[in-house]
Amino acid sequence: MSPPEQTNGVPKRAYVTFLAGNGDYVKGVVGLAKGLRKAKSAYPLVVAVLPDVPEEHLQILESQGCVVRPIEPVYPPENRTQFSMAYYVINYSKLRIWEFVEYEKLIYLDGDIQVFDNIDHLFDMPNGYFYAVMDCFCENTWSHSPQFKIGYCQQYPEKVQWPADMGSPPPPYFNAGMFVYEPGLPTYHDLLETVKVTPPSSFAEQDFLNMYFKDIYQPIPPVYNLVLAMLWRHPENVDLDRVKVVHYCAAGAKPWRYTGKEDYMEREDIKMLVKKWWDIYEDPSLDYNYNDDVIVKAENERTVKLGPFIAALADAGVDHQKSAPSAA
Ligand SMILES: O=c1ccn([C@@H]2O[C@H](COP(=O)(O)OP(=O)(O)O)[C@@H](O)[C@H]2O)c(=O)[nH]1
Ligand SMILES: OC[C@H]1O[C@H](O[C@@H]2[C@@H](O)[C@H](O)[C@@H](O)[C@H](O)[C@@H]2O)[C@H](O)[C@@H](O)[C@H]1O
Ligand SMILES: [Mn+2]
Repeated sequence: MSPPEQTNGVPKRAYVTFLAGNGDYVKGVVGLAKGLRKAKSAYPLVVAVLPDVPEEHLQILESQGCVVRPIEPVYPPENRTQFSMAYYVINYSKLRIWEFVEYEKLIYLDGDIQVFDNIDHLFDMPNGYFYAVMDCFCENTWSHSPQFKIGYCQQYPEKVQWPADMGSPPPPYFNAGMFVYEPGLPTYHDLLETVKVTPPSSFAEQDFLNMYFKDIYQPIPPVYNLVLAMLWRHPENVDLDRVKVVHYCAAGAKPWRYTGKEDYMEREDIKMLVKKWWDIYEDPSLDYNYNDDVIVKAENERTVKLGPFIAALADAGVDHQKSAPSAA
C-alpha cells in the first residue's frame, strides 16, 4: 500500500465508519454521511464493509458519496467469553481501518453516531496520540466489572473512592465508537498479531483498543461523542447545547429502529435527539447528488431550471425576470 499521497502538499484525511451484515445499520451510515455533509465537513466518509454487506447497500452508500472499502473480518481467538452483546464479536473487524494508509489521519465514527456540528478541527490535533472520549461504567452492560460492583465511574471518581485493596483505579477508558487515529502498516500488523494472543472480554475490540493504546490515549471532551447514558448517569457532565457528536448506543436508542419502549427512551431529550437524526436522514437536500435546480413553469409553459435562490424568489411570487433596479 503506497504511503499517503499528498494532494498538493495537504495530508489526506477522511472520516471512516464500519458496516457489517445485511440489516439496518446501513441507515445509520447514510444518516452519518448526510450529517457530515450538513456539517460541511471537508473530508470524505470511507465505509469499511464486510463481505456480508449486500451489493444493494454498497450502491446506496456510493449514491451518498461514500468511499466503499471492502475488508475481511477479524476474529478474536476462540474463547467462551460472554460478550456484552453477542454481535460484538464482529466489531474486531474495525481493526482493518489501520490498513487505510492512503490517509494520514482518520476519524473513526460508529454507524450509530451522528455529527451535528463540524469537527474537522480535530484533525489538527498533534500527531502521535489516540484521541477518544471517556466512557461511563454505570450502565448494566458493565455489571460484570469491578467498577460497577463498587459503584465507581471515571465520569465521577469522587463519588466512590477506588479501594486501596483493589490496587490502582482503572486507567482512563474510552468509548470506541469515535476516535482520532493515524493508520500505519506496522501498527496494523502488530494489532492483528496482538489480537491473536489477547483473550476476548465483554466489550470486545473496545477493551482491546483501550489496552493496546493506553500509553498514547488522550481523552477529548464528551461533546465529541455523547454516549447517551451520560444523560441520565452524569447529567452534570453534559451540556446538550454544546454537544457536537451524538452516539446512539444506549439500548433502544438506534434512531432507525426507535420504539421508545426501552428504559429511558421516553425521555424528552432522547426523543429530541432521535428526531434530530431523522430530520437529517429524511432531508433530500442533504443527498449527495441532490439536484437543487427547481423546475418551474415559465409564462409560456416552457420549463426552466432555476438555481435555489431564484427558485426561492419564484416560491415567494417574485418574478426574477423583471430586472432589479441597476445598482449603478
Ligand atoms: O450488525 C451490525 C452491528 C454493528 N455494526 C457496526 O459496528 C458498530 C458498533 O456496533 P454498535 O454501534 O451497535 O455498538 P454500540 O456502540 O451500540 O455498543 C456499529 O455502529 C456499526 O458501525 C454493523 O455495521 N452491523
Ligand atoms: O464492541 C464493543 C462496543 O462497545 C462500545 O459500546 C458500549 C460501551 O459504550 C458501553 O460503555 C455502553 O454501556 C454500551 O451501551 C455501549 O454499547 C462502543 O460504543 C462500540 O463501538 C463497540 O466498541
Ligand atoms: Mn455505536
